[in-house]
Amino acid sequence: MVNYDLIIKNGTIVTADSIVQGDIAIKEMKIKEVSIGKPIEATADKEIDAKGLHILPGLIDTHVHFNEPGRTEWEGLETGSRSLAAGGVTTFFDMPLNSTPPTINKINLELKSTAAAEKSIVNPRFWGGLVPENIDDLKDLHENGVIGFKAFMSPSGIVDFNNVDDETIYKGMKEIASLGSLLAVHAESTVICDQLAKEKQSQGKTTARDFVESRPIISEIEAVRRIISYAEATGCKLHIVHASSRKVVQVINDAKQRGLDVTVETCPHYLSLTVKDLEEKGAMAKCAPPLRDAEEVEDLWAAIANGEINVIASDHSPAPASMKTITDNFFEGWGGISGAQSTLNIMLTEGYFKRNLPLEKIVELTATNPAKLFGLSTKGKIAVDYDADLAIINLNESFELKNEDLFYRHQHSPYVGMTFKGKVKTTIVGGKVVFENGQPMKK
Ligand SMILES: NC(=O)N[C@H]1NC(=O)NC1=O
Ligand SMILES: [Zn+2]
Ligand SMILES: [Zn+2]
Repeated sequence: MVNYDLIIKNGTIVTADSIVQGDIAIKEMKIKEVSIGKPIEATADKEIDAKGLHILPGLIDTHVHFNEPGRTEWEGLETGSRSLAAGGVTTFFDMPLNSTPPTINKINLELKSTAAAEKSIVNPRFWGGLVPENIDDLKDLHENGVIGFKAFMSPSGIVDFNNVDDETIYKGMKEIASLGSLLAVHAESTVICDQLAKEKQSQGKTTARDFVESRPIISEIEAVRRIISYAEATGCKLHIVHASSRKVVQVINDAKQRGLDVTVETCPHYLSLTVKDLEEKGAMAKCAPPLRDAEEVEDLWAAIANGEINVIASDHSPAPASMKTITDNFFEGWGGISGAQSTLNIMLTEGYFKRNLPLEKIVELTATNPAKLFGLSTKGKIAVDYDADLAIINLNESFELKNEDLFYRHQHSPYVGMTFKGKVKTTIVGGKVVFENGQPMKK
């Protein structure tokens, strides 16, 4: 009889379309058996009793900035991946910017993938960048396995990662379409944001609210409409990252309805924090697009319930505390939220418990859809022959998030002090336990 590497017994297995009681058997990094209603009798090197616990496909965070190589004083693949493991995340897609060099050619991609192979305790994948200087590198990047390409329509805040002009968008999207890849876009209007920021600051208006008003929802809408036009002109598959409002989602929905291949992400911070939090927490909660008002938060949850959002990702964009200190000018200081460890906590507490969002839907948005959209054909599901990437959680356990619970390089987050219901107990990557008893493994 077969001897498994691991059997997880008596758990409540959650997938995008069902919740059932059962056992899961794992061998050679894969799920080999899922038995509903009847225990798996085989032997195994290790057993986990998941009685009273829920087992989810490990989350796939399609949007993190881990800043390695080159800016590891902000984060890094070791600390970043350990914090993901603590949050039930088993795969991440690292963005091409905030590392130095940025992932805009094959050599730079190799630097990053070598570092990840050495340091990450969860599965790494990489976005390539689209910048005005690298149209000729896109093919190489694609052939070397990038998930897709990422461009900024407004300044990225990073000097070696330029935002795209319309000509680059057009040429880049044509090339990406011909490669059969896709473009992910940070969509804010440079003109609108720059003009408003200048106006505000020249009038001495530099509060958190002024910052938010300088990056209005219409700026996202304008950029999204424009990039959709280019998608229509070039046939390029498009993914809009971090939509902060349902009004933005609506524009994408209209394009979907016209038959365009376009998808949309939103992030936990747009689902749990507001401008009021930004005023209270200061730069810790600063990001772009900025946090919105409470009605926008509720509208986004409605959009999720209505199937209008494809993916939830963290946009973990960390920085040292020194870059997050509050000055009297809110326009200064790093825009980016440290949040990758808390995605599931927010979806459970704010979604499942507070707004009756089904667990199946959370799995769909954080694992099944990301796997489907980005071609990870063996991930995002708990089924035979799928990769054994799992998160085991206790829905009955509550905790208040403390700085010392975070495994980031810099132990801060706007979510510190929040009380979450639902706690990650064990995270498994390729059949191997990478987080248990409150500790991620060391590589
Ligand atoms: N460069 C970078 O990480 N920017 C991110 N930060 C943020 O708040 N929005 C972003 O796009
Ligand atoms: Zn962005
Ligand atoms: Zn980002």
